[in-house]
Amino acid sequence: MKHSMFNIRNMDCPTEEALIRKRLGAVTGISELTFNLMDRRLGVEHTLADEQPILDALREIGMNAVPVTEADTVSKSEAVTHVVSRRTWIFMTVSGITAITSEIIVWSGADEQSLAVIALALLSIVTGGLGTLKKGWIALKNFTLNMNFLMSIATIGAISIGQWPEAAVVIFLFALSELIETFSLERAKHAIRGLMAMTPETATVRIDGGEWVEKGAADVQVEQIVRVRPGERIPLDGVVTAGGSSVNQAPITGESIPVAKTAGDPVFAGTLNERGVLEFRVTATKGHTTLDRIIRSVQEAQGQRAPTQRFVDQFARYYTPAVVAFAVLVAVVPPLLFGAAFELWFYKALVMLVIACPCALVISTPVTVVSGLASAARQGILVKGGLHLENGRLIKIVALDKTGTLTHGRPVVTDVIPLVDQAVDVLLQLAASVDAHSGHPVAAAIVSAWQTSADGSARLLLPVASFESLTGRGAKAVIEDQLYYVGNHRQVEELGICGPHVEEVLRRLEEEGKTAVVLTTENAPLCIIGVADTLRGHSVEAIKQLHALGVASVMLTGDNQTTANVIAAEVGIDDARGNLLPEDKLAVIDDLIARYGKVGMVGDGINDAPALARASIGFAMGSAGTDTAIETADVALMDDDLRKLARFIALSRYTSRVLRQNITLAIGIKVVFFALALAGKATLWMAVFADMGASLIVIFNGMRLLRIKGGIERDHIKSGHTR
Ligand SMILES: Nc1ncnc2c1ncn2[C@@H]1O[C@H](COP(=O)(O)OP(=O)(O)OP(=O)(O)O)[C@@H](O)[C@H]1O
Ligand SMILES: [Zn+2]
Repeated sequence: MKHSMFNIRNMDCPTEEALIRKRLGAVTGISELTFNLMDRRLGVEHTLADEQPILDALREIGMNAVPVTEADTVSKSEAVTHVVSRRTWIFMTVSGITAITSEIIVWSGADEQSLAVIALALLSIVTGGLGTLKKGWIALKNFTLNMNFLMSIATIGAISIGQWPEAAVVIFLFALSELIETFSLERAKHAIRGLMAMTPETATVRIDGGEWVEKGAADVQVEQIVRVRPGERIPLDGVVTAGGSSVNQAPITGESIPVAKTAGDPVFAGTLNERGVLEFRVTATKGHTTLDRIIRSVQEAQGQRAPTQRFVDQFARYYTPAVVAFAVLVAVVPPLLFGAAFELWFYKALVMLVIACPCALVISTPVTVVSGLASAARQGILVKGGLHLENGRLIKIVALDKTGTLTHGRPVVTDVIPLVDQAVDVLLQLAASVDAHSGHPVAAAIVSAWQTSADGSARLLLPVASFESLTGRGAKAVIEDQLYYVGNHRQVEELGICGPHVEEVLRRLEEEGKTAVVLTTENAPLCIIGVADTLRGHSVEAIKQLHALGVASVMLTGDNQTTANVIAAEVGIDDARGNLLPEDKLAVIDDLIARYGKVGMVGDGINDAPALARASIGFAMGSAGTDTAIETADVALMDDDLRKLARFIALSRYTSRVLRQNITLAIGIKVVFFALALAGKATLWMAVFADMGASLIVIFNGMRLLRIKGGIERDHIKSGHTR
C-alpha cells in the first residue's frame, strides 16, 4: 500500500470532490482518498506501480495535479500556492465590463435581443465563463451535479429564454466569486501557517577544523553542531552541547516565559534564543522537527472529517439533487398543468439551480476546524484531528494521573524510620541497592537519598541478584543471599508480615501526603521510608478552571488512598482513587465513560498509554520532544501546564459555536433566497451574489478562531487570575 499526495490548484469548489471520487473510484488499485480542501490537496492510498494512472484520470476531468512528497508537504506547499495569472485578470476585467455594459444598454431601453447586446454578452461569457462551461461539460459527462454544471445550466437556460445580459452577469459573478473565495482561502491558509512556521532558512554549522559556516537549514545533517546567537531563532531540533541561554519556546508550547537551557537540554526549531550563545547537536533535520510535525499534523487533521463536516457533506449530498429536482418541477408543472407563463417559471427554476450550490456550507466547516486547530497549536496544544476538537466540548469529567501529572514526579526522601535495631545508613543502603535497578520515581528518590546523604562521600550500592519489579507493589532482589523487598503497604500485607506498629507509622506519613514504602525481608519489616513529591505550580489553578467550566475532576493513582486524599484535597480535586493497579485504571475509565459519556484522561503519555487510549480523549503532557506522546495521544500538550486542559475545552466549545453559526448562516441565506425565488422576487445575479456573500462570511467567521489567544480564558473561564 502506497500513499501519494497531490496538489490540485484548480479544485475550486468542494463539490468537485464528488467528481474526483467518482473518477478515481473507477481506477483499480485505489483504496482511499483524503481531501484537504483548504490546501487543495488530495491524498491517495493505492497499490499502483506509479502515479501516472492517477494523474491521467485527474487530467481527464480537468484537474491538473502536481505530486508532492511527504517530506516537502511543509515547505513546498508554500511555493505551490494558488496565484491568479495576469491573463485571468485581464479576461475577468473584460468579462465584467462587457457584462455590465450589456446590462446597461438593456436598462436604457434597447432590445434584449439586439445585436450589440448579444455580442457584448457573448464576449463576456467567453472571457469570463469558458472555464466554468468546460467544467460543467466534464461534470455532465461524468453524471455529477457540481456547481460548475449548475451554473452552466443556469447560463444556458438564461440564454435560451433570450436573457443574454443576465446570462453574462451570472457567469461573470460566479467566476468572480470563485476568485474571491480562492483569495480568502489563501489568506486563511497563510494566516494559519504564519502562526506556526517561523524557522530560519539558514543555520551556522561547524565544519571539520572547527570553523563555522552558514548553510541552508535543509542541508544540515543529524549530529552536526549548530550555533545560534542571542536574538536568533533556532533553525532545527537538537540537544545543547555548549553554552547557556534562555529560550522563548512560545511557537512550540504557547508559553512565552523563557526557559533556561544548558548542556543536555533539548532545543526546538522555531523557538527564539534570547540571551546567550548556544551550540547544539542536531537531532532532527528540516521537515522532521517538532514544529514541522505540529504543522503537518494540523494539516492532516483536516483530512479526517469531524462530525459536523460529515453532517454537512451528507446534507450537501441530498440537498443539491433535491433542490435541482424541485427546480425541474417548478419549470415544468405550473406551465403544463395550470397554463402559467413558461418563461416566468423557467426563470424561477434557474434561480433555484443557483441556490442549489452548497459551496458556502461545505467550505464553512473545514475553515473553522482548521482555524481552531491552528489556534490550539499556537497555544501549545496539538489536537490530532477535528474530531477531538469538536468532541472536547462534551467532556464532563477529566481523570488525572497523580505522579508526574499533578505532581512533578520527582519525589525526595523525607523520612527514614528504622523498625529494627540497625543503623539507618545500613537500611537505606539495602533499599537503595534493590531500587537502583527500578525505574520508578520512588526508587529514584531512595537511590539519590542514599548517594547524596549527609556526609557527602560517594556511597556504594551493594551488588544484587534476581532483581524483579512487582507491578503496583515495588521490587525485590537478593543481596548477600538474603531476599529483600521494597514496596508499599499492599506488598507488606501480601507477605503477611504487617502489624499495628507498621500501620501506625504508615498512616502518619500518609496523612502528611507522603508516599510510604517499607523495606522488608520475607519474614519481617525492617524500615519505613517516607517520600514526598511536590505539586506542579499550575495544578491548583488548572483544576479550578476545569470546575469553572463545569467539568468534574478525578485523580487516579497507584499510591495509597490516604496519600491520594491528602494530595487531592491540596489541589482541589473532587474524587481521589488510590491503590489502583494499571488494569484498575482502565476499569475506572470504563466506569466513568458509562456514567458521564465523554471522559478526558491526562498523563505523561508513556506510562499511561493504555488509559489514555481508553479515554474518550487522551491528553499527553510534556510532549515536546517525546515522539511517542505526540503519536499516541489524541491531544498533546506541549509542556506541563495543566491549564491547557481548560483552554482546550473552552476552545472546543467556541469552535462548535462558530460551526453552528456558520451552518445556520449558510442554510439560512439559502432558505431566504429559496422563498424569494418562489415568490418571483429574486433574480439570478442576486442569487449568485448571495452565494458569494455567504461563502465569504463563513470563511471570515471561521477565521475568527485564529485571533484567540489568552483572551479565551477571560471570556470563557470565569476564574480569578490568568495571565
Ligand atoms: N521500585 C519501587 N520502589 C519502591 N516503591 C515502589 C516501587 N514501585 C512501586 N512502588 C510503590 O508502589 C506504589 C504503586 O506504584 P505504581 O507504579 O502502581 O503507581 P505510581 O506510578 O506510583 O502512581 P501513579 O499512579 O500516581 O503514577 C507506589 O506509590 C510506591 O509506593
Ligand atoms: Zn497492613
